[in-house]
Amino acid sequence: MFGMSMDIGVDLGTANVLVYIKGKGIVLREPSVVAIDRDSNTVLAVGEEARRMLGRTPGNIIAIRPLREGVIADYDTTETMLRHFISKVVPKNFFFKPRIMVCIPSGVTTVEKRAVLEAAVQAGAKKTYLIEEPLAAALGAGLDISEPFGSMVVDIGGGTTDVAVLSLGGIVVSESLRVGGDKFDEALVRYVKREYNVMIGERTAEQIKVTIGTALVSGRNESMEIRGRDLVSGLPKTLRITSAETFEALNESVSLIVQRVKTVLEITPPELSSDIMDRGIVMTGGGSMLYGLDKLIQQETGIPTYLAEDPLSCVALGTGKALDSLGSLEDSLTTLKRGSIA
Ligand SMILES: Nc1ncnc2c1ncn2[C@@H]1O[C@H](COP(=O)(O)OP(=O)(O)OP(=O)(O)O)[C@@H](O)[C@H]1O
Repeated sequence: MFGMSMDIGVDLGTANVLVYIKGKGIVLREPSVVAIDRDSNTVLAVGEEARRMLGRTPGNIIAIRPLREGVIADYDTTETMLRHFISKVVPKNFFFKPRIMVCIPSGVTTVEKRAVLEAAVQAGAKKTYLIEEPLAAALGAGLDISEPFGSMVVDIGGGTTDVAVLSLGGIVVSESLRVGGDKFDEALVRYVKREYNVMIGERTAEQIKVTIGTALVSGRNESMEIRGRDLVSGLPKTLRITSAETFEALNESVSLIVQRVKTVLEITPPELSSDIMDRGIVMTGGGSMLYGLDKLIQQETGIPTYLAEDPLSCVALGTGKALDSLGSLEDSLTTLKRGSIA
């Protein structure tokens, strides 16, 4: 058994947590939700089980998403969640402690970074590393970022969108905005409320987005039946919503993302933007799967735009690749070993 080691990559996302183990691939994929009993202050459920409780809890139970908005809104709960997931995949009394590479939403402060690193150490890591989201996303999408050649990645998660230009294993330009899949859902909730006086839940909004939602004014012509609560009568109500309506609802948030991509292109050094013209823009993250978003970005920038092969898994796969190439990436990572932060 000597020489045995374990390398683990964690995508600590605002919507989903994914865990990757070298040699095994992605071994865990669960929503970033924790259910807490407010009376006793104990954790009742984590992940999928907790997600089923979102919006359906009695007064004493709360189901929260600790990383919502791309910041660590609730540090203790984030730590609990991270520990829970890591302990699920690392065998008890594992003699050789794993090295853990964690990807955190961009915009996280130094204090929060330290908290995540410490939580990973407490969960049993020998050494922990933090990698920035665009870097992990690019690696996971299979981009060769080690060469002196520019690539652009647009990573749209639940809470944040990162637009970055990478070259020589590092981030040259990057911008992040607090718009992602969650904002799309919220926009749909607001739309239905405004147009129909009906209140729908977040999960219904997400279903609308995934099933019939569109970022393009034309091209998708579907509709679906949804249920909510009529704000006038207070009773449940069923109504039908169309793709065209989702376009109207989503347009504002979608435009913010397109605008940010343009801004980053404007501040990208010319040699690198010419590389991007050749290679195209790669999109990762679940939010990038919104129908037509790739096409819209292509239309608005004039640059070929592609969805990565498995947008939801890119960041997790990237953390694994980063562990394989620690040597060449060390400068771009934050590490923690025995309580030091670099
Ligand atoms: N087919 C789809 N169409 C549109 N949106 C989708 C689709 N599938 C998933 N999503 C959205 O993707 C988002 C989650 O993406 P992902 O798991 O990449 O985020 P995350 O990495 O947890 O978040 P962040 O990067 O902000 O930390 C959710 O808002 C979800 O609704």
